[in-house]
Formats: sequence, structure tokens, C-alpha cells
Amino acid sequence: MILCIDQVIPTPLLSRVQATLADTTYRDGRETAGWHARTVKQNEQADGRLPQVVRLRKELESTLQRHPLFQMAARPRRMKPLMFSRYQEGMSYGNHVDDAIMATPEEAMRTDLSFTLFLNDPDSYTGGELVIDTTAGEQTYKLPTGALVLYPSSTLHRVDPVTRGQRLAAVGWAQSQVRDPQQREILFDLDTTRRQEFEAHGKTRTFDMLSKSLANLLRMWAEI
Ligand SMILES: O=C(O)CCC(=O)C(=O)O
Ligand SMILES: [Fe+2]
Repeated sequence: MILCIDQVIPTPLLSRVQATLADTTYRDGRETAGWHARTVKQNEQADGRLPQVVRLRKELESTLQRHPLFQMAARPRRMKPLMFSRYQEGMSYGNHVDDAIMATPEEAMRTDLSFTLFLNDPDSYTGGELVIDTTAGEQTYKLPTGALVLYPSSTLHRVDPVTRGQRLAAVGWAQSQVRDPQQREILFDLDTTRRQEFEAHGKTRTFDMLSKSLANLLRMWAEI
């Protein structure tokens, strides 16, 4: 399942992110890529050691932790610290698969889900689409400012060359409590349906039964 979520971050935070990213130091993106991805990765990443970058990163991470749709779709157990990336004219990130295991400050994690949070106006740059290889063919994403695409880390994907302007994004990875994508999708559908039932009719018997099934499937499938 690939999910797009609009307006993930509030406008004041987005403005602060944009202001900080316009005025910070960047490093060569190849520093954080695996050996094969490094050969096709051509971008820049905000220096993650700078205090203003750390502060923003943490704020964005806690915003995601509180986002109901992100939580429902990803069920994150561990998250890799977010990275802010910038693609200037001519930069791109060729086809690659993300590393299956990534280091975090605490412990290594398995990457189940990858995501991109688009941080600037898509009309201000040309190219720079995130292209994901799926069984239904290539899917292309160039989302509005503040929108996020969540996709399986198991896919081949790339960022097409930026041919005008610059593309700013935050990228991240999550290990899910539910490893199997099909199980995760079943839980997502059930959760969505029970919320719709609640909104339409309140806490009905149907809502309770859907909640019970969701909780019991989680008991079967979740690793915590
Ligand atoms: O910037 C993006 O949309 C994705 C970048 C990416 O694939 C990566 O950092 O592994
Ligand atoms: Fe990637």
C-alpha cells in the first residue's frame, strides 16, 4: 500500500522548517547511502549535527508520532531520525532499494516503510518526482508542500533529476509493529472502517465488534 497524506505539519512549523533549511549547512548526501545507492545518489542533506536542525527534526518526528493516519498506516515501532534533503538543479537519486537494516542512535532497525515529506512548492521546481516501481508499473509522486507519501521500503524507487529550481524534502524510515504489509493493510482498513462507523453512528455494536477484531488481530500480528 502506498498512502499520501496531505497537510501533515502545521503551517507555522512548515515556515520554520523552510526558513531553517534556507539558511543552514548541507553535506554530500552520499555520506548516508549504502555502497550501491551511493553510486546513483546525488543530493545534499542538512547537517544533522547542527542544533537548529536537531530541534526541527525532533518537532517533525513528534508531529508524525501524533498523526493518526500516519500511525494507523505505519504502526511504527522504531523510527530512523529524519533527514532533510535538498536537490539543486541537475541533482537526482537513481533507482535503488533502501537498506534493509539501518542504524539508529539506540539500536539497529529493520526498514519496513519509507516516507517523503515534501517541504516546498512543487510549482517552484521542475522534475524531482519520486518514482516508485510497483507491480502496477511506475507510480510518480510530486506532492504539495506539507504532504507525505508513505511507501514500502521493499520497492525500487528513485528521484528524477531536478531541471529547474530546488526540491526540499524530509525523508525517513520506520520499522512497523506489523512486519507483513498485507496484515498492515488489513489493520488499516479495519481501523478506517470502524472510525467511519463511529463518525456516522457513534459507538454502535458494529463499532465494538470491529474494534474487537482489530485488537485481536493486533494481538496475533504485532511485535512490540
Ligand atoms: O527524496 C525522496 O523522495 C526519496 C529519497 C530516497 O529514496 C532515499 O533517501 O532513500
Ligand atoms: Fe530511497
